[in-house]
Amino acid sequence: MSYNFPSPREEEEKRLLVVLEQVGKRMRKEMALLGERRGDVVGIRQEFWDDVRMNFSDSSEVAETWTSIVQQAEVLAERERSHRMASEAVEKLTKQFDTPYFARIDFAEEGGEAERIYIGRASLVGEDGETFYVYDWRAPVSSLFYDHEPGPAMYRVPDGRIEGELELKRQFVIRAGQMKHMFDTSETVGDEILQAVLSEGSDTAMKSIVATIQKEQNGIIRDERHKLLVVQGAAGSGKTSAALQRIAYLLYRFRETLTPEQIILFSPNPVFKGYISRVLPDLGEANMRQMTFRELIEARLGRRFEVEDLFSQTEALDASDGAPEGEAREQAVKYKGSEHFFLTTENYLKRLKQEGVRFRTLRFRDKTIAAEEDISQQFYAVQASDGFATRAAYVKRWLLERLKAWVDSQMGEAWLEEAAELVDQEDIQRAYVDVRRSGGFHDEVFDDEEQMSLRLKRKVAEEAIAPIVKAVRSYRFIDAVATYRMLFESRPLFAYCAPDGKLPKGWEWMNLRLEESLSRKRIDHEDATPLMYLSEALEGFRRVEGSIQHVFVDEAQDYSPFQAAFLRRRYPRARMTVLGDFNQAIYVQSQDSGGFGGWTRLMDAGVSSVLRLTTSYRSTEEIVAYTKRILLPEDAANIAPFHRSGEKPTLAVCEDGGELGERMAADIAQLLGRGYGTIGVIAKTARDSGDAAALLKEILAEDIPLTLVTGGAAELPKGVSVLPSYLAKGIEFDAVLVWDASSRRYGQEKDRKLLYTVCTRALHVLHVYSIGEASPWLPGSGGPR
Ligand SMILES: Nc1ncnc2c1ncn2[C@@H]1O[C@H](COP(=O)(O)OP(=O)(O)OP(=O)(O)O)[C@@H](O)[C@H]1O
Repeated sequence: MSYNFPSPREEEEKRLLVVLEQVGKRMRKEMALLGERRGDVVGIRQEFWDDVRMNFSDSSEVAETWTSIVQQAEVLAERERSHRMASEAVEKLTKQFDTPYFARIDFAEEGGEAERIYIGRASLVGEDGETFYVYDWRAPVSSLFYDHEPGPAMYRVPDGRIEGELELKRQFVIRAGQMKHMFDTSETVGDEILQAVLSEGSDTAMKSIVATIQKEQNGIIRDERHKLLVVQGAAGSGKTSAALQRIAYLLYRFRETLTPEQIILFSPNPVFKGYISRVLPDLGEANMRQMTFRELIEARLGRRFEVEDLFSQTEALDASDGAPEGEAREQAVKYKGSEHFFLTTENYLKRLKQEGVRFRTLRFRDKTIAAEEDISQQFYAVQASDGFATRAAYVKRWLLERLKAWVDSQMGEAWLEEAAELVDQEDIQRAYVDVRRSGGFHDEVFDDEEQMSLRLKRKVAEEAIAPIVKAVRSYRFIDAVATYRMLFESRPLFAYCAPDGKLPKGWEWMNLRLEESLSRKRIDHEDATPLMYLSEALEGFRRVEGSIQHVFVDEAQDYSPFQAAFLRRRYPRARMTVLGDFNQAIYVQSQDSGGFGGWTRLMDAGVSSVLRLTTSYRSTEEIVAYTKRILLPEDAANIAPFHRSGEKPTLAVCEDGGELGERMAADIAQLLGRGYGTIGVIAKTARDSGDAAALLKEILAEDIPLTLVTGGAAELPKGVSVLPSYLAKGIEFDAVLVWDASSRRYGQEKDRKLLYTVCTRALHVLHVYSIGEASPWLPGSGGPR
């Protein structure tokens, strides 16, 4: 007699059914709950007013009516909350029904039996509360899957490590509850699945990588030891992916104490912000806070000034390239982003503790309420050791008192009499109610003319100075701009503050430029961060959210050392994860920063760590080989492709713009025909991309979707996107078509990294075009290497 033992595949399929049944059971339960809650919510909403006792006949009835409304509203809110929770649970279970898990490991703890552990996006526990059908990918034990090949293995738990033997590693592709593939792997995370994932077309939004996280990436995701984690990773090596998975991990690991609002991620631009916004919700977590450095600057300085942004600065530098003015500006941009200038500003702040902070005189209709000198005197009357925060708060209180006293002092003034007469009926009514409430009238008779008039006048005066009160409340009496200006007005002062006692080259030019810009109510981008720093420091960083626990900075190579130091000061208690690639340092402000020095120099070596990611997962081997040749050999040394093959990049040298447009349009039509969903036409500047879009629209058939992506866009469209180089940062396309990579546009050494950044956005296809001679940095251009 012979037995037919089930094959491993049959066994797994059987087990899958068991798990799906569990998911189904849970689903039925949650659905019932959801239906009930939905019914409740609709019912309560419909009957809301029926159940509320409406009676306005006297004040006690009004109070009761009020109580009954509040009670009903509370019941409704409670039901809505549980409705929302049930609907979230159903959503999660729907995802689990589609792909309940993606891996299995068999792990035997030392001296014990092997246990089968299935790993998925979320855990699934049986009704008994003890059977773990699926473990969350973030559970400590799941880390075995990402970190080890079969053999001796260990994983960390909060209070130590567990060692044992990893006996099996199996991967599954399950879609719509069906087992599509299954195979055992010996590598840390099997190549086959990764190959398959990477060969897929890209989307307009980033995807999560839970099933194929690589060992190095896992190290970043789960690091808990370092206060500062710096990741230097090649283009497409998964820095952003790792950062987002790390956020999901931290939210899971510290779920009792950490909320998404306590995590902030600095993104390079609004397009990128939209691009990554789906990853966390897909993992069942709410999004962290996201902002661009630009938003920070705008919030602080945008009200009073027109602040140049980084992109405009880049385009201005590009336009004045080669001219003496352009050189001087470039020098200023580099200097004002440097560590030398940061230290100078810090020393200046120390000095400002003794003297020199400038204030804005508070005036109303040409009358002084508080003069700059008086404010200054108050400010410096508080002990220096109390710091700026205490001083600023003290002056704020003092000014608010002063404003109150000023209102009192105006009661007999003619302007107020006149203004009070112009007040409309409604306000008079309100003043009447006010006076009544506060018991101002005698015998409840509307006869106290004087009281009323005083009330009205007070109200008018208070309204008149309301903007000043608001400004005082938000510390706008401190004139950070004038204080900053002083630093460039006095040579001895600057030299005194500079760490080496020296003025930077071009200091006079900087002085004149600053004067000129401020007189036009403009702030150059290079002045924005120092100004913001000074401004926040003088307020004692008091309005900065102290609750932030984790700060993530993506595309960190683009931050000047000054900006890096500023962010550290701004979030002194937060842990930082800083990710970047110095081969993509495309902005003048950070080109001389020497890698990540701006981030690490401020830190104690014991609490910071620099990790490297070298394998590029985004692009095919051919594209990685090509783009590596754009860089200097020493910079390209640490970049390795993942073995995924595709077609060779091409270079088309065209006679003129017309020919370029025609050739590119033909290629676009062909690529769309081949099924590529996202195609990026990347030009150097906004103007170039505007021209490119206009020309391509003329040539391309009308039904081909083409979108010009501009600075304000937050969504990347499907189809063909035309965009300037700096907006392509961090994102990717199935095919990239580089608009005019000629020696005219990318001829200088500083353009090398920009060209590299642009070309590394491609997953499968890269076509480069130039009008006339191609950029010397391109392989095959015949130019210097
Ligand atoms: N472990 C992985 N499994 C599957 N896909 C991955 C993995 N790591 C990275 N990728 C894919 O590689 C591409 C590049 O990843 P990501 O954008 O995170 O890289 P990056 O280092 O931030 O790139 P860049 O510096 O060029 O912006 C993405 O499509 C991402 O999904």
